[in-house]
Amino acid sequence: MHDDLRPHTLELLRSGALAGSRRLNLVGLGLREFPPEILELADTLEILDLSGNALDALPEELPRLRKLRILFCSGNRFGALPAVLGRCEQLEMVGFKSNRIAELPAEALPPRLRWLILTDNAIETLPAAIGRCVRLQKLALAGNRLRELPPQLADCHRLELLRISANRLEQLPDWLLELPRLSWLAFGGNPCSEAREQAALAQSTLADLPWSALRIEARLGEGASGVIHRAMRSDGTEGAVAVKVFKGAVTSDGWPGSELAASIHAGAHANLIPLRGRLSGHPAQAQGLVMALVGPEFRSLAGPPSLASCSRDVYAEGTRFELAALLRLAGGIASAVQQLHRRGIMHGDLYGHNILHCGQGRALLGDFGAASFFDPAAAAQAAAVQRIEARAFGCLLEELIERCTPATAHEAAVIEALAALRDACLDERPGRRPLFDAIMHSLAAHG
Ligand SMILES: Nc1ncnc2c1ncn2[C@@H]1O[C@H](COP(=O)(O)OP(=O)(O)OP(=O)(O)O)[C@@H](O)[C@H]1O
Repeated sequence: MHDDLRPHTLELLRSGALAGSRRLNLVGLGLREFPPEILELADTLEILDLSGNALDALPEELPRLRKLRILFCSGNRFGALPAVLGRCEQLEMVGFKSNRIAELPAEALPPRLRWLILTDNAIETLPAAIGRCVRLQKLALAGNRLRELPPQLADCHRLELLRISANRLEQLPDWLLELPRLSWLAFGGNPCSEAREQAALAQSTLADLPWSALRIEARLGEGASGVIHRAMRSDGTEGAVAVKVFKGAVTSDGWPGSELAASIHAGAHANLIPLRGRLSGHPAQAQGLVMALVGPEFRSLAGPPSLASCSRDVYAEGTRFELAALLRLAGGIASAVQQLHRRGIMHGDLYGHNILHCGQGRALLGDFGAASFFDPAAAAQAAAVQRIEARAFGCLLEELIERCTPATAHEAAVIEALAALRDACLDERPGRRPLFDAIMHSLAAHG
């Protein structure tokens, strides 16, 4: 019921037929003003989606929606985050992606805020009051104009996911890398990482593959950053391949250019999807990548987080793993991340939903949309960045272990050792977490 995305209409709302609703979706209706009838749902409404309208203000009476937990206003015309949000006692999730927000008043931050999405706006500074949002777990700020982050953000001890890619940051503050629960960080497309992205593209030895040398067949899927097609190479050198054509616009994870650079610089690895070439000569000058086609025997390890799970993936009911498959999967993914880190790339989105697997432990780590370049020679910062990703690996290991039942006493002992590795990766003192060399070593001892 909570993730029910069925659109509603104004007529339906006005008819009274929606009385008692917990979720209301008035999306893409061209609304210029907040329909006052929404306030009649004061006693029941928990989720309100007003995305894709032409709103620039919310009424002062909004707190009358006393149960409101989740509000989406993406793709509207707001120039400021409305101050009235700060008076909505139960509001936990606020999404204002792709507006014109330049102003973020301190009063606008709701007391119970857990998840704030302000991707693709015009924000130059965050208020110091963000530090009072002690429940904050996810903060999406990609595609803004931030030059620095307020040091008070260090007080957000529960922050787990932060997107600050495609901004104007010259450096990452040390305190950011010390946040006790930070696990998924994206900072590509900033002055502090852009030179490395450019260098990775310039040094690439990946062959250009012209669009004209591909015969596009079926559409395979679509992610936030691009559309994937199945294609045949007209030179007949290979069977079918997969072509990702980037859309070009900023996503919640950052610029597609950062994804392209990281995908290329990642290099070949048994647990990464092999690249065949970089697309050239696209009729609309779009950027793209040609990859090996992943077979239908591979499926996603998990679904992405839901509104309720917030920062954690959602696994299909009844998902179980054999210990041998678990070890192979975890070892393969850790090995891929180890290679990325050696090349100065943080994946930034190390999640089950970005892993394809075959059920027997063969796994591929995908989606470089949130990947960021760091300087492996700047030892202290490089280690701190890698330890953030170690926490993401700890979350993954936790999810795998929870779904594995030992068949023998030996297996129980192995799972106990894996649980100790999980705890080390999840340590809230980041300096105590293992780097991926140590994680690999630990996993290899049981493989
Ligand atoms: N190499 C491939 N072979 C076969 N299918 C693929 C390949 N790469 C991607 N796909 C298909 O295309 C879909 C979109 O992939 P893509 O990597 O763009 O996005 P995503 O990671 O699923 O989403 P997002 O970037 O929004 O998190 C995938 O879910 C998958 O079904």
